[in-house]
Amino acid sequence: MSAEPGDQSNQAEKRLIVLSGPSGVGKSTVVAALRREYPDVWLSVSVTTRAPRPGEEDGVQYHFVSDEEFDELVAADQLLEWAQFAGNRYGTPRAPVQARLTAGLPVLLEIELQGARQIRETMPEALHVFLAPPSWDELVRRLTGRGTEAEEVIQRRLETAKVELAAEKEFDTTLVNTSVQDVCGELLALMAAPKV
Ligand SMILES: Nc1ncnc2c1ncn2[C@@H]1O[C@H](COP(=O)(O)OP(=O)(O)OP(=O)(O)O)[C@@H](O)[C@H]1O
Ligand SMILES: Nc1nc2c(ncn2[C@@H]2O[C@H](COP(=O)(O)O)[C@@H](O)[C@H]2O)c(=O)[nH]1
Repeated sequence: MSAEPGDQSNQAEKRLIVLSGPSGVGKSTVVAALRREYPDVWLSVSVTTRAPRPGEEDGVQYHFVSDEEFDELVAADQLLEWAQFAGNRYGTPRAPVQARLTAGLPVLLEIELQGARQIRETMPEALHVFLAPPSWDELVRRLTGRGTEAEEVIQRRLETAKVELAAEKEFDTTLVNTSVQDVCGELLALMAAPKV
């Protein structure tokens, strides 16, 4: 079915940007830097069963929910996508994303690989951006240096990182996070440009 003049549904889908990449590569850092400079960039706030890290606030970095609450969101079909990652569950609340897209406003999702794959299936017009580390050793340094996970969790995330790095070719484009400032500029340019 082709879109009618004035129908923004097709255009709106093109405004959906999915940012993915291995744990510790710098996704949150890049998005935070981008939003400091451009506060209008809207990032979906995910739900998670993970415990908050020191300094994280409910409703800001995540909506922190119990396993039972997460089950209820899944059962009620309120998540656009969701996945199990390193022992916790994460999902994108459907309603706020759909409201933004229907209004023709851009949406940024920062999610892991399984969720990105679900979005590719359900919303094929989304632009998928892979954030890659400059090297494996630098990824390990960043994830370890962040100091937020126990050694066992770091190892689990690094095992998953190998799978995620192997999936880079599934993405529309790759940005290498050597400099946060450079990647912000590149991401901003991608967000402004229609997908071709
Ligand atoms: N370009 C960069 N150069 C050096 N350090 C960086 C760079 N980008 C991010 N970092 C650092 O790497 C660490 C991991 O960054 P961040 O938490 O943003 O990763 P992430 O991809 O969001 O991880 P996760 O998927 O686990 O949430 C942080 O300590 C951050 O300060
Ligand atoms: N599939 C989804 N993945 C998500 C979502 N929100 C965040 N994430 C990703 O989970 C991992 C771990 O995050 P952390 O905050 O515990 O380090 C990371 O790759 C995030 O991008 C989501 O809604 N769906």
